[in-house]
Amino acid sequence: MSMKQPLRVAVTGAAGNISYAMLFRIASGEMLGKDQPVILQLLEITPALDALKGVVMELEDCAFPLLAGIVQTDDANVAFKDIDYALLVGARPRGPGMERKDLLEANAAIFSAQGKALNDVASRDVKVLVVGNPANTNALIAQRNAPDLDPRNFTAMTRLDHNRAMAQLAGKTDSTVNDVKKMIIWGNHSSTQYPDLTACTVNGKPALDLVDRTWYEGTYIPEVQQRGAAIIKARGASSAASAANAAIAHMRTWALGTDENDWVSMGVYSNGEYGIAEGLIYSFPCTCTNGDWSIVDGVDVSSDFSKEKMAATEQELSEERDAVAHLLP
Ligand SMILES: NC(=O)c1ccc[n+]([C@@H]2O[C@H](COP(=O)([O-])OP(=O)(O)OC[C@H]3O[C@@H](n4cnc5c(N)ncnc54)[C@H](O)[C@@H]3O)[C@@H](O)[C@H]2O)c1
Ligand SMILES: O=C(O)C[C@H](O)C(=O)O
Repeated sequence: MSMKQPLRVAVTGAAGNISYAMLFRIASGEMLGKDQPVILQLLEITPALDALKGVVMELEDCAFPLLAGIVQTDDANVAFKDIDYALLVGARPRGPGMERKDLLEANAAIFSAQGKALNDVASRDVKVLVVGNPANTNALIAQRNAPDLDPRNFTAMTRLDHNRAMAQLAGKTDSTVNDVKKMIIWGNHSSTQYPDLTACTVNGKPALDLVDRTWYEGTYIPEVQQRGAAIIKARGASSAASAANAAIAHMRTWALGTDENDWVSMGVYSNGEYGIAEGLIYSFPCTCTNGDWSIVDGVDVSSDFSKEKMAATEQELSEERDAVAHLLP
């Protein structure tokens, strides 16, 4: 038996699709390690508590050795009490023909209430990942409603975009994702995101020497930007298993560190790095050590192409921020 103290992991929207693909993997140790017990603190809206009960019954029936307890509630102050990790998934998904920012009106209020609850009852070191869309701006709302917590504790998920970008590049170059290093997603988890291959290598060779510029600009970037919409069109529902996988990977990397000579993309609080407006939650290349992230310094963003793409996604994030100004104390 492990001697480690259990860590408390809150998951919101715990009866939803992403959570169904995520909770069992967290409970089996895939997120925080095979020697780390966890207590799951699950939040749902009142009408979904019955469905949540079913999920909890299934979690019990797995008899996971690392699952040290389960809380199920419709009260954020109960769900977030003393938590070390928060995966904020609970929010409406978009349907066909919508942009993620069209969800702002429906979802923004959720994150101001949850930011306040995190501020009041979570561990002061809580690591928060916002998955619910529009993820960057929802993370901003939660962060601004939690004035007693370090803004660095709040992150938004662009790891799914990062993984998509790696897989598409590996396919094009007849390699595997293991050969692809130093991918970057800049900016918003939206169709303005900038999947940037400038620093990226495949088997140690510069990615941009291996692919045609026309394919990069005209096919690759738009396909990565539109992958979420393509999945909604094909599946009739937004990505769930791949989103759950990315959320687990984001938290695992944050907690346990990045691989040597590589980095990941994370939506994090900007302190003005790369000229991005301070206070936005913007996706940057990040390394993680000892449970802390830092933005990679010195990536070449000097081309007009990069400058234009990074500014466009920053502009969209500023507009989203301004649209929810009433929720930003
Ligand atoms: N960042 C990303 O890469 C990414 C990827 C995929 C999906 N998403 C987003 O994740 C969100 C969830 O997707 P899903 O497919 O699981 O949706 P879903 O509708 O299957 O599940 C959402 C769940 O959240 C619950 N919920 C709603 N309001 C809540 C609240 N205030 N507190 C707690 N729970 C609440 C609902 O009852 C529901 O069970 C959507 O906003 C979707 O767009 C983000
Ligand atoms: O595209 C969506 O709305 C869901 C999610 O954000 C995704 O990228 O798959």
